[in-house]
Amino acid sequence: MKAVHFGAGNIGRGFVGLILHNAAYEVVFADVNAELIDALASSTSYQVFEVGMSPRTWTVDNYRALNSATHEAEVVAEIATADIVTTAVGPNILRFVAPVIGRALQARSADLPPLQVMACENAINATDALRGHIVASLGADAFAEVEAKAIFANTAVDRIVPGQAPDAGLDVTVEDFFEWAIESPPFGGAVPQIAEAHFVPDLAPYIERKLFTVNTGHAATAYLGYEHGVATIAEAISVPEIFTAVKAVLHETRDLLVEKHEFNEAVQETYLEKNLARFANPYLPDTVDRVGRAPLRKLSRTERFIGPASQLAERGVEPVALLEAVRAALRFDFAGDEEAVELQGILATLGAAEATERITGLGAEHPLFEMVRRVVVSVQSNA
Ligand SMILES: NC(=O)c1ccc[n+]([C@@H]2O[C@H](COP(=O)([O-])OP(=O)(O)OC[C@H]3O[C@@H](n4cnc5c(N)ncnc54)[C@H](O)[C@@H]3O)[C@@H](O)[C@H]2O)c1
Ligand SMILES: O=P(O)(O)OC[C@@H](O)[C@@H](O)[C@H](O)[C@H](O)CO
Repeated sequence: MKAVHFGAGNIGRGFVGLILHNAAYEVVFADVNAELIDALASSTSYQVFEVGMSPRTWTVDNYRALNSATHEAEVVAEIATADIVTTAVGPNILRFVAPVIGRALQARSADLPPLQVMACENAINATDALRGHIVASLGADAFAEVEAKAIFANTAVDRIVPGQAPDAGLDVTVEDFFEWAIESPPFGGAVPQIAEAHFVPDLAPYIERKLFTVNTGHAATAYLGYEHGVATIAEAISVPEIFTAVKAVLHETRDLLVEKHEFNEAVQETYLEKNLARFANPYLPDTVDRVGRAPLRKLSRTERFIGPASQLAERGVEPVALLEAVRAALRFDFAGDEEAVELQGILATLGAAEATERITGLGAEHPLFEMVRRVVVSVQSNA
């Protein structure tokens, strides 16, 4: 069995690549980072170090690596004969890998079983977004001709993989927890044999629970920690005021998730407590800069802050703790992050209402809009 995986970065090597390897797939990594691809192509194995209360080490082998910027035709040929294609490149990069998958579908024999396409990104229905980009790149008519050659399944991936030490080489340090939920209906009863993934009939509750608990809490910790002047997530969550603020955020998202998806409240409480403990993992060298990366994406309409806050506001609830986290996010002025620089430019040059609309995608008529606009005003006036 063969899988082509776009994005040989942290989650690519430390999660998707590992799990597919453990499921007996040969993994062909495709990435635009020439140094990384050269290192993978000239190696025969790398190690994944799980750190935490139950540390373990895995060896990943049986892989190849291709530079998708310089060897696109080869990547197309690999996908055309693969069983699975996965991505972990970032939601904003899906549009660039989509044309390659589209061309591979055109090249694929109709006699082969359909290619199983799964985007493993932190975003709601990332595979649907990838599919949309493939349709756009091929055109609707050409896509209709190849549609039967692919199965598109949304997934929710969860494992904290921090940035790696400069001397780590290809090895990856990861936390000792992971979860990969994949929607089952697109496979029509013939789900891929990936023992460490679990297949669910409806992914919506899983992806919202993951994004609005793990990622909302993680990002809130990062932005509050950045404001506090600490470097790592573990340090940030150990500050009592930050812990209290993040827990308050997670209680707001808990209330939404319990009401919307009918999760058991006690089970959700246990889940959020577990995540607070994951953030505190002292063995995981994760930074507030990495977790806070791309603040404009994180503050966008359906993402980890505005997504749950808007749904709470629509239910008549003022999401006080989430708004406090949004305020901290707006203060993320890390010069090493392009989106943080752009965010600060927006705040410096636009009026509060226009900035609120640009940053969050909320319309002025939305019940959350005025609450966020007031936060923007306070940040702009440095209050
Ligand atoms: N790191 C985590 O803890 C974690 C956990 C769950 C999900 N995710 C998600 O996984 C995705 C990747 O995150 P990451 O932390 O591994 O980031 P990363 O920066 O470590 O890896 C991304 C990789 O994508 C490659 N890339 C960029 N453009 C590309 C292109 N056009 N074609 C092929 N490859 C390209 C980069 O060179 C890089 O190697 C994101 O959507 C992230 O939200 C990350
Ligand atoms: O990858 P992002 O930028 O969407 O979010 C940063 C982290 O919160 C994220 O990578 C987590 O570590 C991961 O989602 C845990 O499963």
